[in-house]
Amino acid sequence: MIVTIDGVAASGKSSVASGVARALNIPYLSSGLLYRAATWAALSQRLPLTDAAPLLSLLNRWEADGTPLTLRPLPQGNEIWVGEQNVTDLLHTTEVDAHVSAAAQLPELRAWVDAQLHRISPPFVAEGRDMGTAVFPQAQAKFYLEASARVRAQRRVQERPQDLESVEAALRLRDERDARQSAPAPDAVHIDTGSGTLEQIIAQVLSHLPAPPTE
Ligand SMILES: Nc1ncnc2c1ncn2[C@@H]1O[C@H](COP(=O)(O)OP(=O)(O)O)[C@@H](O)[C@H]1O
Ligand SMILES: Nc1ccn([C@@H]2O[C@H](COP(=O)(O)OP(=O)(O)O)[C@@H](O)[C@H]2O)c(=O)n1
Repeated sequence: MIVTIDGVAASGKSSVASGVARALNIPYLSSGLLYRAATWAALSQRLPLTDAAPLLSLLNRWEADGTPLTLRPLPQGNEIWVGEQNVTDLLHTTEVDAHVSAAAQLPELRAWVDAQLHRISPPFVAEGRDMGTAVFPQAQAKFYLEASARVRAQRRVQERPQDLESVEAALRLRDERDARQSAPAPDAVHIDTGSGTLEQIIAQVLSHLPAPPTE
């Protein structure tokens, strides 16, 4: 079984996906971490984000050298490793936030991310922007999370203390830059995550899924 959870920045995708996956005792995949990791790799090697070739050759070289950039969908949360180095903590920064949408516009990088995701065998929950449309259109259940920019900014500020107005403006800008890949699947269930607590939203998603087989 594949469940997809898509939505814009800070709509609650990772938290809801994690809670749903835990309830179903299956992993969840955070596609955004792969885009963040590719962006971090380009920034750390001072590569341009307007041309995919240098970035893809870096990622392919790391794989050939035996130190691939990989997504580890661990129960305690997704991690990105480059060989034996866990780089996850380097990926949720203002600098990566400011550049990731540019990287995500590169079709060759999208194909690379999709290839990483397609290597993983179901069952899983996959969260991002285009999981239910481009990456796993065959998913058995699809959800699209929404919340107002103000609510989403207030959540981000809880995580990374910053000026609320500038966080909201940055989220709106990223929403615009991500619009092309963020359209909901026609068969996705839309959920306003501003309408309840995280636990209530997780329960709402689970209520749309077939009950797990009894032991
Ligand atoms: N329904 C909710 N009510 C309150 N806080 C929420 C809700 N959903 C998510 N959050 C919180 O909002 C923040 C952003 O959620 P996250 O799952 O990281 O969003 P995304 O993956 O879409 O960027 C996290 O701190 C999370 O705990
Ligand atoms: N399936 C996806 C997931 C992320 N992305 C890109 O990656 C960026 C970071 O995704 P994310 O899910 O980690 O971001 P948040 O919504 O958690 O802030 C997004 O702003 C998009 O530019 C994408 O294009 N397609």
